[in-house]
Amino acid sequence: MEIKAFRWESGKLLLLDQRKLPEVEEWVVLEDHLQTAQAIKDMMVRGAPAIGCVAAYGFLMGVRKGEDPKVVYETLKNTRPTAYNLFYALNRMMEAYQRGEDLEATARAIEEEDYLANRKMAKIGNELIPKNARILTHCNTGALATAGHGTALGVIREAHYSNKSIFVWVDETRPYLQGSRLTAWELSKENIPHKIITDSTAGFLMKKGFVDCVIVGADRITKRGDVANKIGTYALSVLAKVHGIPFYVVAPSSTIDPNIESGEDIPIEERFEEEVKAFKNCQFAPKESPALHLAFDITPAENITAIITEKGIWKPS
Ligand SMILES: CSC[C@@H](O)[C@@H](O)C(=O)COP(=O)(O)O
Repeated sequence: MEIKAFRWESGKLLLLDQRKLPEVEEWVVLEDHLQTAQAIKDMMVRGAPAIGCVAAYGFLMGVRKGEDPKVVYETLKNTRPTAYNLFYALNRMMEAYQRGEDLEATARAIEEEDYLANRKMAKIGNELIPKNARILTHCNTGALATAGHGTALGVIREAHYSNKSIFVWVDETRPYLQGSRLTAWELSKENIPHKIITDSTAGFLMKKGFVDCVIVGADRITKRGDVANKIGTYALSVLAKVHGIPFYVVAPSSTIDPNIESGEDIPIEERFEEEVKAFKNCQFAPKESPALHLAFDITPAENITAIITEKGIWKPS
């Protein structure tokens, strides 16, 4: 069965609690916009397109409860600042409300469009993947991060199921471990050959000739093609450039911010320093040492070989 991060059922939103993966598969029921906003903040659900879809259903539940749509909109908007899909989805819901349109149909359409975009990007992106490719990916861009199938991981799935004998290097993705916890979980479920590496292993593997391409997702893309994505993506793009390895970004057009030209203007989320020093009650750094946790970085368009959206292949560089 296809992996899903969330399900809309009988007027409630069911979320797979991604904080507990891979050990425990636990579904949580959300009944209003406040619970939805908290779930996004706490990263019970994460990944730009999934955040957008879930926020749309959160907006629907809030308005159905009779809350002021402006308050519902603001509450959901002030959860995570970088992923553009959140604002894309909320703006669509607000416009639908103002036009008196069916909010449930709009939220369902946002989910369905994201799923179909992933399916389309997978086919387009697969054309760029050679047989026997050893693909390096960062963070989690799979079914868990979207309405289903995935962006960068969707391309990887497509290449695998078209019998290209691909192999995936999975960056563990410090500090929140979306790579080792979530991407490896998705790949294991479908028996897609992979190995987890520490983020700092990537450069040496490239130097040794063990990486044929890098594929990542995006949280926000500017008009000139600068890309915000999980911290560590910029370093990978520089390494790929130095080693002459193609660097691909896969994201739906709902990740493109039409108001921003340069990556310098993308707000970068700074998360709790505790997330750098500890994981699941295991403290591995001195409590008194300060830490910096930037959740995202910016990869300039110049470092990107191609951006794949559902509309086609864009070469910003
Ligand atoms: C299809 S998901 C693309 C991005 O959202 C993904 O690469 C990423 O950076 C997710 O960050 P997260 O902090 O886990 O929400």
